[in-house]
Amino acid sequence: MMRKLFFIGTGLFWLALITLALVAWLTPPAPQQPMPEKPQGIALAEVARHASAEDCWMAIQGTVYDLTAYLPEHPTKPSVILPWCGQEATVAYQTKAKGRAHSPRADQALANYAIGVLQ
Ligand code: HEM
Repeated sequence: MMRKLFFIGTGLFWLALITLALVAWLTPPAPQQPMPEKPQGIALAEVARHASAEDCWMAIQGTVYDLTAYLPEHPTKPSVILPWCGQEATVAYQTKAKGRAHSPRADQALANYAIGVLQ
């Protein structure tokens, strides 16, 4: 009697194990999560949408800056810097539009306003 029970128990155990293995094998794999979008940077067209004194972005040397808060600090009349809002302004920044580079102090100030890389 005990022997019979032992064989039935063992049989049931293996049956359960094989059923589990079959279910695992037959279950379709979970659908792949779509790859997260690679950060693409900010397009120049997006920069161009921020072209006013109230909302001023510039692209300088491959980085995009939101300079809105800085504009009142710039030590010239606004008409010198404002036309560059919404623009690729690398050369303007490097030359102050008249052939002279900004100082390291200006470079430091600029770094505070970076918001992303240019696409
Ligand atoms: C992209 C267009 C820009 C133009 C055309 C421009 C032009 C000028 C001009 C004409 C001067 C005064 C004259 C001189 O010092 O030689 C000046 C000074 C200055 N600008 Fe700009 N600027 C621009 C953007 C910026 C930005 C984005 C910053 C910093 C966030 C900045 C920071 C300064 C500082 C700190 C000075 C004082 C002098 C110096 O440290 O070089 N400028 N800029």
